Amino acid sequence: MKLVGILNGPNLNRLGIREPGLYGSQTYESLCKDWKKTAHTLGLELVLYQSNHEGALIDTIHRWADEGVEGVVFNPAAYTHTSVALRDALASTDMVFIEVHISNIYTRESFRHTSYTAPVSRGVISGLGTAGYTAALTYLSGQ
Ligand SMILES: O=C(O)[C@]1(O)C=C(c2cccc(Sc3ccccc3)c2)[C@@H](O)[C@H](O)C1
Repeated sequence: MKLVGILNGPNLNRLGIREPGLYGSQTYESLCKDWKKTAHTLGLELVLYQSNHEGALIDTIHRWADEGVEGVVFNPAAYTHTSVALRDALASTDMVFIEVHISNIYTRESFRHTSYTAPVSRGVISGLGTAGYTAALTYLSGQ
């Protein structure tokens, strides 16, 4: 069975608590339950991780690559726009990354229009809400 991961960056553990207009009203815990169900339906084995710390996200990318994870649905959140270190971590593995943003980063503040991680990702889904995660899982199940 193909092993895939869903990796979420800073503040995403607080989903559903504030700014439902931007990030939806579902909590991170509820999303994790839905992602597990979707993965099972797609015939995927799923690992999940969320951290507010850049180094912990990098360590997880390294660990998942060593553990045989083949594809990662990755929402780097604010680190999207700042982190060369995360970009280098993605490029250092053979895993396929699908970058997901709940909001449309290109209709927001200009500083959110740049992604350091998109150039080393297979593709980017932005602005489809949390349905973007489901679309990314579906893509990976067909790879
Ligand atoms: O749209 C996204 O998913 C995004 O990756 C997510 C972000 C983000 C930013 C702050 C908080 C959260 S999650 C959240 C939302 C509401 C209340 C608490 C936390 C996500 C942004 O930093 C990014 O620019 C865009």
